[in-house]
Amino acid sequence: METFAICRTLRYVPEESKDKVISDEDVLGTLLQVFQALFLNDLSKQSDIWTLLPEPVKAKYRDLLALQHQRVNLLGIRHRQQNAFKPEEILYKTLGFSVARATSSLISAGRGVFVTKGLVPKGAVVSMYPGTIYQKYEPIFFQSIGNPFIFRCLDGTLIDGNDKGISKVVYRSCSGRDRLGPLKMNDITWLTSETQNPLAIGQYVNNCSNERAANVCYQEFEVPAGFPVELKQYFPNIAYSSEKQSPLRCVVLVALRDIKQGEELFSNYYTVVS
Ligand SMILES: C[S@@+](CC[C@H](N)C(=O)[O-])C[C@H]1O[C@@H](n2cnc3c(N)ncnc32)[C@H](O)[C@@H]1O
Repeated sequence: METFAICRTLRYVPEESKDKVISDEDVLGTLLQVFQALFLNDLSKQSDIWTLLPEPVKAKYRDLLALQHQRVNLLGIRHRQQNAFKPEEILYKTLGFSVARATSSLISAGRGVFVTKGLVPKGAVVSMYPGTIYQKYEPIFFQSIGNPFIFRCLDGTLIDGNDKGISKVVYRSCSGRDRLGPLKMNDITWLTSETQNPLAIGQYVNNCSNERAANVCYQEFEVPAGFPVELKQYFPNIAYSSEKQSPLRCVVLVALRDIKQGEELFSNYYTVVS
């Protein structure tokens, strides 16, 4: 029997892993790149948000579109929308790889996450860990029963990445609470099969073993104030409580080496032996 099977499957980052593999600026840069590309691809469905954006922000997106398509006006945006790409295609066009869930290469491990196209270079953000964020003093008892999708951060903050049952209900309810008119502050589509943020599948990455070394690691990231409001709709995380106004916590998975097309991602759960 593998070690993790007789332990609790809670993950945490040990003290010695406090050093980040890549800088926060690099994480932010990648998320902005991917979210902007998703936003532009999705623009015809974003008209409510588009009208709220200040002119300089609209101009920035027009410039980005012009770079992509040599088109500078909204007519061009609408025209392009008829041929909108799937989110995983946008990921490939933006970062040079795509990832998806499929039956794990390990026997009896359920599903895992694979590189489906392209090459993930060492140091790339390859996934995000979706879910509800709980401060360590917040109630998670019922959600945690038999739940293998709970991630523990360095400071004890927990992320419940389960897309079923009570965890799903809690996430949806928090998401509705934080919506500001047409502005969604997070993404709920990771709870469905039609995920709009193709990175938001990191909770399905399986644990490494002696035979299958880890090729990705977890890295915490706090969303800085000033993150573009129109792009927050792609964050697959939400705080359980709206009382404490702290930055949104995210966890991304970073490639520890180049990962080729067809390879499965493996992380190290750093299982806590109870
Ligand atoms: C966070 S989930 C990962 C996604 C899971 N494979 C699924 O399809 O739902 C963690 C669970 O995946 C399975 N798992 C993860 N790593 C494994 C491994 N190396 N060997 C066997 N099962 C594994 C265990 O059942 C574990 O409780």
